[in-house]
Amino acid sequence: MAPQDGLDTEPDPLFDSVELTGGDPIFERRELVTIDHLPTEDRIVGRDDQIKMIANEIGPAVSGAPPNSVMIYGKTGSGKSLVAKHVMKRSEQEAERRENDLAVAYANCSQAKGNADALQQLGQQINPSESSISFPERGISENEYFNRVWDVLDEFYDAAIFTLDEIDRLKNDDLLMILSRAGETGSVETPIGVIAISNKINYRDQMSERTKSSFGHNEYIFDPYDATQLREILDNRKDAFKDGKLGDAVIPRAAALGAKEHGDARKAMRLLRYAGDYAKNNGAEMVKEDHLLEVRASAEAERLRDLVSGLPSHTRHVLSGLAALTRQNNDQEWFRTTQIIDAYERVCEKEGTDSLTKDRIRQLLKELAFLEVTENRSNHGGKGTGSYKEHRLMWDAETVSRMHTRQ
Ligand SMILES: Nc1ncnc2c1ncn2[C@@H]1O[C@H](COP(=O)(O)OP(=O)(O)OP(=O)(O)O)[C@@H](O)[C@H]1O
Repeated sequence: MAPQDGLDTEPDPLFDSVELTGGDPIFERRELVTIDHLPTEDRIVGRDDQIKMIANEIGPAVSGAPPNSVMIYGKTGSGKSLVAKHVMKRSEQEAERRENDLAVAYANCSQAKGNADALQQLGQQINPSESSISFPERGISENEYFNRVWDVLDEFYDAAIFTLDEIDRLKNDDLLMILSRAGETGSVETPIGVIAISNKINYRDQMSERTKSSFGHNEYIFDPYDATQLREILDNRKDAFKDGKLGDAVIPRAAALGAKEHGDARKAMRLLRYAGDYAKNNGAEMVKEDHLLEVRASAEAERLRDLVSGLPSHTRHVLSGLAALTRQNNDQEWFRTTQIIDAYERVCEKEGTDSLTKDRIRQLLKELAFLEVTENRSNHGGKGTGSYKEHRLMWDAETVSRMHTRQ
């Protein structure tokens, strides 16, 4: 047969990493180390207390009673989304067991274009197939989305839990306020609990008094993980790899790298997956500690890309300008706003795009500082010099360049 004959000829090195069976030479279940994978309870490490606390707040919803809304703060990769999704999933199962109809939905506000878009996502998720109500992607007002969400809730559900992730990415807290106070205002009869998540503890300062009061004292702060916890998290996903394909030193090292500075489980997980991919793509027998060092820069760039995703594309140009300034001036870290605007305009010229106004760039710099990608300070100058603002990158300039060029 022709395909058999084909095996007698020289193998094409292009497909060296594909085994004859079509299987993966390194990974057994690669999905276990992907970021979006929702691990089962036995793989969740060190967040039992937080899971219990969130469940206590929103718990009444499983019996159709009014739940409390909660706010979760914590740095990126500290397990906030994981805990919220896990509690939602278990609430849904328990409500079903108690024969109550519980609506659960999740929206990541960093990927939503605004309040209406986030609402559309929530509406779409809870809308049962037998419903005559629709949630088109565009063409209806924010108000109309609210009305349709209320209609679906009142027609089909006993209670609802909505998770709004990265809530600080929305321009205002209207969505949070309306959803968390809907019962009080009489907009809807079905009780709603909101789990709001933010990377920014100072987001509280941006919330209106009314929103703050509907979250009462239900605020939880998730601390970053230490190296031991990260190691345990990764150890629990070891079976992502085939037997004997993961070197003993890889997990401890990935945990140590993840714990350094950030305590970020996402970063540690990404390092492990990238190292596996690197080993596979380079025909290595197994994943080794050295492979982590090869992929470290890409993992960092990816983390930064995550942080700035959802911000206007010119944010990248501003960052790129600041990175270029930092690289060109070896000893210098701080740059005045006017210097950054000049550098940004040079980037725009190179990219062949029109530059934004100076005021807009000042705004983008504020957003970057809010995300802790940059920091700023006011300088009061000397006699005869007015005060001015200076900014510095909190990330390595090389990482920023990598992100910008998508290497
Ligand atoms: N305690 C944990 N046990 C097991 N896996 C974890 C734990 N915490 C986080 N992870 C894993 O790390 C990754 C990042 O976690 P998660 O998305 O929950 O972080 P986050 O705090 O919501 O971050 P961000 O603010 O960036 O969204 C996920 O893949 C998650 O499965």
